[in-house]
Amino acid sequence: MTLRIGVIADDFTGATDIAGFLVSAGLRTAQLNSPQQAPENLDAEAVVISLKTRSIPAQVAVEQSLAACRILQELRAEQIIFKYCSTFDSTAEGNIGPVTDALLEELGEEFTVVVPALPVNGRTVYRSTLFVHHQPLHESGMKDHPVTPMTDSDLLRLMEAQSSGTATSVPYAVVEQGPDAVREALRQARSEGARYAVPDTLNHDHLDIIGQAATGLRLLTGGSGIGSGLARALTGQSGQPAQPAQQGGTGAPDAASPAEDWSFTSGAAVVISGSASQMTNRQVEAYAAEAPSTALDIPRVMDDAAGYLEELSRWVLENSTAPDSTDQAAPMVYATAAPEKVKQWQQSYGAERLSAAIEEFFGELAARLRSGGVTRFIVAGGETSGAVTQALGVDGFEVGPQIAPGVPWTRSLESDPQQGIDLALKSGNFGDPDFFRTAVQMSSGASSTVQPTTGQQKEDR
Ligand SMILES: Nc1ncnc2c1ncn2[C@@H]1O[C@H](COP(=O)(O)OP(=O)(O)O)[C@@H](O)[C@H]1O
Ligand SMILES: O=C(O)[C@@H](O)C(=O)COP(=O)(O)O
Repeated sequence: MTLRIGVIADDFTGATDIAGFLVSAGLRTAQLNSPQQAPENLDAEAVVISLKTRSIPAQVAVEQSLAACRILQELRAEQIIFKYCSTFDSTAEGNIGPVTDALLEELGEEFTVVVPALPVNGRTVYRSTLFVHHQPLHESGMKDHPVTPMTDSDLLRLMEAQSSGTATSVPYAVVEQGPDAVREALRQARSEGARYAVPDTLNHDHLDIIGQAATGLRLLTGGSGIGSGLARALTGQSGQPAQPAQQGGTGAPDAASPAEDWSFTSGAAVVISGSASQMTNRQVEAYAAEAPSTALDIPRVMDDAAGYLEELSRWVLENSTAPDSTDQAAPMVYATAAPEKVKQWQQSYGAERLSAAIEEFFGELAARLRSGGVTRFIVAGGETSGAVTQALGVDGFEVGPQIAPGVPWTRSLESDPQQGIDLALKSGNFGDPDFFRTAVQMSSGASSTVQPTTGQQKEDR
């Protein structure tokens, strides 16, 4: 088997995000949730390996990314994408730069592109500056991120600060000229000694152009947008209008079947929100007004986790949506809080320790709920989603219909399909304010009356 695209994703929401776009571009796509040996009968054109390497020490992120890269090489992946966040989420030391450098070396390459843009969700690049809707990255909600606050918007500076090479821009005017001009700009940048090219990307057409220009690169880096651009170039869709994101499709390893045939498990549902982004704050507020909800008691997470887990899992199970019920909302547990509140808690407990404790708590809560009969998990936050998915022991996903651009429903890959669970892993950034209600209703059989979110997201993070 030869894979057309192999993806190494640095978090779990990012992995389902790009997997959804690869499926939409027409590639049979499988998602594996660790650098594990791929199943023998894997029949896919693209494989996405989800890691949780965004904010761990750089050296560990490098090792895990290389392990994933070697598996993709064994699968004879023709091109590899290192998928990171459309808001370039990274610590001061990395990990985007160190992982990119290590992958270049592993693949015997000296040059790549840096394309975080995802215009459908308001992430654009102009003059190498990354924008979140109308704001430069460092003025957006990302300045307050609990783990990877972003205080600079200049991608050349960001990339050079955490890597070993020089970065150069491919300006808007060149991208507008089309794939040949971009290909020539990449060739020139490389011959002048640049290691990373940062093309301006203002819209979906630019992603198609960059994707076409990059079909000869062994390694690409960026967000799900460049995954879409490359996949569309490979499947001949470039230049055509994009499929509505919610059409999705499945990414089953054996076959692609239309998203309309997607069916959900009939167990109870829960919403777990560990993102503290502006958009997730709005989504939590909206959903709390209509569903049983409880804010995480942080001191109890830190000082009485076992007793609190027992209590909270009982509360969720008592409030869970009855099988096939469409009139009761799934209960929500959330750590989501305003930036000032998050800072206060971080001062009390230490930021890293607190993040890790909340993630671990949510992971254990999810595992208990699974034992109690919950089969549909709607999770907000990339790190949170990683913790929950790992605690649930899910090895891989099929990718289903999109709830919002970049957020598909997924189903765990199980040898016994009766054991499967449904997961919606939402990036803190994504979705509109009604996201949780839409996700719950889609999965509880009310999808005929509820339209998934479409088109451009209007709000900031
Ligand atoms: N109230 C809070 N106080 C401190 N940290 C929090 C709080 N709520 C969430 N967090 C932590 O913030 C981090 C959010 O990251 P993540 O789950 O990746 O969300 P996003 O997708 O918005 O980046 C997690 O580590 C989470 O545990
Ligand atoms: O590219 C994106 O914006 C997302 O796919 C992503 O990486 C999500 O990260 P979180 O915001 O941490 O969920």
